[in-house]
Amino acid sequence: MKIILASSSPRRKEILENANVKFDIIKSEIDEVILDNELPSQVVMRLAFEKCIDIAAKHRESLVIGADTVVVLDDIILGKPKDIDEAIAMITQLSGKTHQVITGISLINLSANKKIIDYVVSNVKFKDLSAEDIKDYIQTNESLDKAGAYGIQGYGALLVEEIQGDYFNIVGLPISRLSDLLKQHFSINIFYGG
Ligand SMILES: Cc1cn([C@H]2C[C@H](O)[C@@H](COP(=O)(O)OP(=O)(O)OP(=O)(O)O)O2)c(=O)[nH]c1=O
Repeated sequence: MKIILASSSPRRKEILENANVKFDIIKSEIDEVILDNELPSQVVMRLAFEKCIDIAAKHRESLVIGADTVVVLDDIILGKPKDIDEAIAMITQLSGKTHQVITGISLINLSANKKIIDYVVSNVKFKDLSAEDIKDYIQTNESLDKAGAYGIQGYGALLVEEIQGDYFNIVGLPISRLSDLLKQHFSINIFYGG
């Protein structure tokens, strides 16, 4: 079965490639709107599903994979910062504390009428960061396209004291859970190249 990753994220592409899965990329152009009173886990599942169904509706025979990642501090979602000032504010808020990184994943094959949604949570504790540490990090320019204004796969790793859970979930695709879902619902075994 043809597999499509409905994502513009280079990180998601790389994680799936490293698992030796053969797939195409078709980006979904949905608006990522966050509704009032929605739990973070509901937000990521809904957005992953919306990205996925957007592409699946046009590729009914394919298995489409969608994902969405947010950073959550004290039950508040930190999305992607809109500018440098917001990025500084986010890293300052995260300093010295533990936050959650939640990724929703959706797998859809419409021809078989299968629609799966799930989410994975990882905990990340940041070091106590000085104003200089934060300035140094912001200067790397890796904040702006990332939820929570950092990327653990880059210089963001230097801000982290400890993680609990799947590292790849923090980067944007929980490959271990995805592998379980592919096996359980689609009889695809990543160990045998899908
Ligand atoms: C916390 C964290 C987030 N991120 C990234 C992963 C996601 O790409 C991004 C969250 O935004 P998303 O909206 O989940 O994804 P995206 O807009 O990059 O791609 P698409 O919607 O097309 O699938 O933040 C990291 O790269 N590293 C990290 O450590």
